[in-house]
Parts: sequence; structure tokens; C-alpha cells
Amino acid sequence: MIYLLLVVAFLIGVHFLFNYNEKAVLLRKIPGLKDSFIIGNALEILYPPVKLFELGRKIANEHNGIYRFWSFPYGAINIYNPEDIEVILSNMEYHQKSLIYNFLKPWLQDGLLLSYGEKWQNRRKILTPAFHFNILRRYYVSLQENTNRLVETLNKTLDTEIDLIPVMSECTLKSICESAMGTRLSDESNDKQYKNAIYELGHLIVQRFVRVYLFADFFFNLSPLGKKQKKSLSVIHNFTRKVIKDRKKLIIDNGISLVNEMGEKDDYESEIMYGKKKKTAMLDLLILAEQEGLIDNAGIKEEVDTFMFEGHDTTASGLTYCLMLLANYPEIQDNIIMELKEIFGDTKRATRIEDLNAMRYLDRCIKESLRLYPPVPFISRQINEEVQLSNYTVPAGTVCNIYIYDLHRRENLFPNPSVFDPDRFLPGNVAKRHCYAYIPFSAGPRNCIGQKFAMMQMKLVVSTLLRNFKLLPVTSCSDLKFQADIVLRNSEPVYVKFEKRESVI
Ligand code: HEM
Repeated sequence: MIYLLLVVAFLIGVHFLFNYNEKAVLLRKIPGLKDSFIIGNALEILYPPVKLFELGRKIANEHNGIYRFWSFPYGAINIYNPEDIEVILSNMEYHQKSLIYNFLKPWLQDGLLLSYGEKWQNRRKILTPAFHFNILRRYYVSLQENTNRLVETLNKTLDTEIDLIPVMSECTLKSICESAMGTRLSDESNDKQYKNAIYELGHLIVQRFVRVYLFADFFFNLSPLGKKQKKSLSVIHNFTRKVIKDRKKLIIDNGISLVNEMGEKDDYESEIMYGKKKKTAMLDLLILAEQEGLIDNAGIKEEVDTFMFEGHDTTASGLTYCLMLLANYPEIQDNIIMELKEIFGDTKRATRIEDLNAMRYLDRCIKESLRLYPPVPFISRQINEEVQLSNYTVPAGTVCNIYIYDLHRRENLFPNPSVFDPDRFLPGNVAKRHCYAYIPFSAGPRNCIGQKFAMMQMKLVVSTLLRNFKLLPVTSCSDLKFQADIVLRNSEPVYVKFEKRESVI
């Protein structure tokens, strides 16, 4: 009996230690999940990926823009109201990424997505000019070529159900590879290995993400998944290294002065080639920075890897759901066609970069699809200093998850949130909303550096596909079942049928 009492007393002691320390007391004042004895909320989130995604939405519906998670020693605050999000994202004090991003570290190391502090600031300064409008024009050629290849592929599979995700990923991966590294991926052995390793790595990260027992590096590295990851990483890093080496050699052998090449002058029409190799502003900008002593070779590799990761999966996801929505809303598809007719008349001419600016209605459709299906459904920060959110004190050492998906579906910000209504993005309607109510590309100083690139590519791809094909629905919005992941991913393929348009506009 005495032993039993001692055990009970011990467990109660542990419970108090875990759940009534200073941090726990502050966090547990915030509404949240049901607390269990000792382990807090740990059991509440042990679900497979699809169930976990559904659970996240259920909890968000039951709370009002903020809720907490607590299981000693981990504390997290989950926010999806624009006021609190502004506090976190507009403030450089909270720009350190949280532990969740650690799975990407072996691949991206200290690239722009993961670095913080002075290193991040320096890198952001070096890379920002790579997305200047005049530089974006240079990438446009690669985007056009890859979009035309996409049309050719789809022409061979007319009137069959197309699984959009692999088709869109192929197009966006090749486009970013050409823009970031100036290398065209072919189906030849090295390129194919690299492409497959990128897909494999993305897949492995997702599998790890949903297996709590593989969170610790030690166990992960010993697991079959860890071994596969090592192999994929070796292929990817060797490929990136070789591309950088070849590019530097080309620059030296041809006596190219990068200082002149990186000037702001708009020389897109007159010169887009170095010999036979395309100019690649992103990599060249980094090589120029190395010549000026601002970055080293390892740093260049981190950034190229970062752009390869951030620049293809996200845009592929954005395109997939946008095309699926347009297939399901034929009247909106027709409105886009009317706009395209106004721009192109009866000609079949190629789309010029200036034409994209005139596609105002299409712009609103893409924005609305990114609202409903944000490719990055949540982001996360490490809070190192106490902060006030929704009148609660959030202690230092807490993870702050920002749920973009739930923010974009708040009834008070977007009435009838599940309806696809591009007019929500008419300037008058945008002006009425909080400026942090819509953040598919995040916001503040650490927003997405590639957002103009992504919008340019999405507009070009969607408009070109609609000029060539009528989209017919197969998968509908109600069929979608998302899984908890870094990028918004459906658990099943997302299908659309492509029917040849009678007259190509
Ligand atoms: C529809 C497409 C895209 C979406 C929705 C998107 C979304 C985002 C979001 C939400 C973030 C913030 C991540 C965080 O705070 O953890 C981000 C960061 C970033 N994105 Fe994108 N992105 C897209 C396309 C691209 C493209 C095409 C590129 C490259 C060409 C790119 C490069 C980056 C980089 C490097 C960062 C890190 C920026 C920093 O921390 O300074 N993204 N993106």
C-alpha cells in the first residue's frame, strides 16, 4: 500500500513539474486541446497524415484565431488571425524558423529559407536583385519553352484523365533548374538521377514528418528512410557542385565580366546567351558575390539547393489546384477566355511578358485559388522573446505556427469561404481587408522572395493551357483529402481532362 501511495505521489509530482512550471502556466491560460495527466496534449495529435490535417481544421474551427499545444517540454502557439500574424511576421525579432524546418537542413543547410540573423540578412541582400523585373525577363524564355513542352505533352493525352501533380512538377522543376542554374534537365542519366533524387527526397521528408519516432537524427539516420535520404542527398549535392563548377569555368574561359552583366540595363532582347549556354541571373549573381568576397562556394551551393526546393514544389501545387478549380467552374474559365480574346484577338502569337500584366481577371483567379489552396499551408517561427498575442502572454521558447490555410478560410475575412470567387480580389474588396488576411507568400521582411517569379509562371502556364485546351472536371473540391505536410498535398491524384479547343486564341 505504501508503495502504491509513493508511486501515486511521484506521478502527481511529475505532473506538477511538467504542467505547472512558469512556461506551462502561461501557455495553459490560452485555450487549447484537452490536457491529459502528465503528457499534456501529446496524444491528441498522434494521427496518420490525412487525419492529422482534418484534426487541425477541426481544432481551428473550435477556436477563434489562437490555440495552444503543450506537452512538456514542447510548447506551441497556433495562430490564424491577421492581428497576431502581423505581430509575428512584421517583426524581425521573430524571424528565426522553428525546429520543424530541421528536416530540410541536410539538403538546404543554411540557405535563405533556413538561415537567420546576420547571415540571412546578407544573403537576402545578395539575392534580392535576382528577382528585379529586368532580371525576371531573362527567366521568361525558359518559362515559355517549358510551358510549350507542357502543351506538347498534354496534346498527346487528350481527353484522358491527367494526374496533374507529376505533370506540373516536371514543368516547374525544369523551369527553376534552368533559371537558377542555367542547366536544362534532359532525360539523360545524370539529369534523370538528379530529378529522381529531388522527388525521392521530397517524399522522404514527408514520410519523416509524420513519423514522430524518426524526428531524432540519430534514429532517422539508422532507419531505411535515413539511408535512402543519404543516397539522394549525395546525388543532388554532387549535381549542384558540378553545375556551379562548370558555370565558373565558363565565365573564366570566356572572360565574362559579371559586373557588366548584372547591370540594371534591360538587355533581354539583345542578348540572352553566353555562347551556347543561357544566362542565369541567380547563379551568376552568387558567383559575382563570391568574387566580391560576400559568399563562399559552400554558400552558393546552399542557395542553389534552396531555390531548387522552394521554386518547384510550391508552384506545382499552386498550378494543380488552380487548374482543378477552373475545370470545376466552367463559367469562370469562360470569363478568362474572354479576357484572353481581348488580349490576343484571333492571333496565335506567343505570350509576351507584357501580356501577363493585362490578364487582370486571371490574376484574380490565381489569387483566389491560392487563398483556397495555399501551397504552403503553414509556416512556423521560434519565439525567443516573450510576446503578447490576442491578450495572452506567450513565453520565450515557444514555437509559433501560423496556419495560412485556416486564416484564408475565416468567415469574418472571406464570407462563404469555401466558394471560389475571384471578385474577392477586386481592388475595392482587397482594400477593405486587413493586410495580413491573405498571405500565400507569407508577409513582412521574410516573405517569399520568388513570389513574382511564381505569379509570372502561373499566369503564363494557365493562360497558355486555356488558349489550347478546355479543362473538364474529374476531381472536384469535395474529393480532396489533404495530408499534413510542408506543401499542400492531396492524398490521392488530382485529375483534370484536357479537351482540344476548336480555335486556338
Ligand atoms: C506559388 C508558389 C509559391 C508559394 C505559395 C511560396 C510561398 C512561400 C512562403 C509562404 C514562404 C515563407 C516560408 C516561411 O516563412 O517559412 C516562402 C519563402 C521562400 N520562397 Fe516561396 N513560394 C512560392 C514560390 C517560390 C519560388 C518560385 C521561389 C524561387 C524562385 C521561392 C523561393 C523562396 C525562398 C528562397 C524563400 C525563403 C525566403 C526567406 O526566408 O528570405 N518561392 N515562399
